[in-house]
Amino acid sequence: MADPLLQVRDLHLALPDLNAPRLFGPAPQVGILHGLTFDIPRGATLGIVGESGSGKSTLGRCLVRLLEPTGGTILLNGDDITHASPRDLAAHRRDLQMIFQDPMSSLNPRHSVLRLIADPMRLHGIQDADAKARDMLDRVHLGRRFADRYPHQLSGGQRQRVGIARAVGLSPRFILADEIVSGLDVSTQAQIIRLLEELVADMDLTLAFISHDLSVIRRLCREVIVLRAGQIVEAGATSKIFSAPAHPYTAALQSSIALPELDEGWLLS
Ligand SMILES: Nc1ncnc2c1ncn2[C@@H]1O[C@H](COP(=O)(O)OP(=O)(O)OP(=O)(O)O)[C@@H](O)[C@H]1O
Repeated sequence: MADPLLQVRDLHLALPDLNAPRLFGPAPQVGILHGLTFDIPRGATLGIVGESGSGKSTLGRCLVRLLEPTGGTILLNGDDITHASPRDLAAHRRDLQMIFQDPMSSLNPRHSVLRLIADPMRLHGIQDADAKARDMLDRVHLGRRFADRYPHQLSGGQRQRVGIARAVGLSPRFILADEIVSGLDVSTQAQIIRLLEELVADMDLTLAFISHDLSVIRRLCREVIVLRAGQIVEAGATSKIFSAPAHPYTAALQSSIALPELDEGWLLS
């Protein structure tokens, strides 16, 4: 059994039901996640797939503890973070990073690229943040000449590289990547995927990768969980699950998304 970095047991989440008619008192709760159990081994990239509304992003937000589960447990490196208070979570914040789908909305438009990468490092007490941020610009293949640019001067792919540099620059234990290539054209997607593969191999990253794009999941993730209506309907080796899905939902998911296979010819440098 691989050494788990994250252990998720019987995870439940309910949120106030904003659609429910409400006359008096607190809004009734609606269940979103229903008893999820899985591990993310150290150094692995776990794929999370499922149709829109199946709970992928909500699960991701629980994993990085932006949401507090209503039941079950999440262990990070053996520490129970399920109900950790904001104060206790501060000790784990550096270890639980996110890369967002739309880096434009997560990058302060008034900050230079160097500052965008160096500020989180300074916040977490990392010494020589500017020098390390310049190193990260090289690692994500932007190069140091991008240090003084601003987000609006970058392409979507370049902005996503900045988002990756911000997260990876903190050397976190775990990174959640939520639909991070969805807004990009096909060749830029391929470049970002290749970059992630490189960083995962070189820096021993542990990732959860949420995507509706099964070809991307097949490329990046050895293991996958398939969500439907907040439950895991299938989990295991990506190759096995997509070549012989045991659940009709997985088969339907696969056939409803007709995407080209990722192969070397498709990848542009
Ligand atoms: N704050 C909230 N209050 C009530 N319901 C919510 C809230 N956030 C999410 N939901 C509901 O939870 C379900 C799961 O949403 P979630 O965004 O996690 O799905 P998803 O699989 O990531 O979808 P998509 O692929 O479209 O992003 C949806 O039915 C959504 O409407």
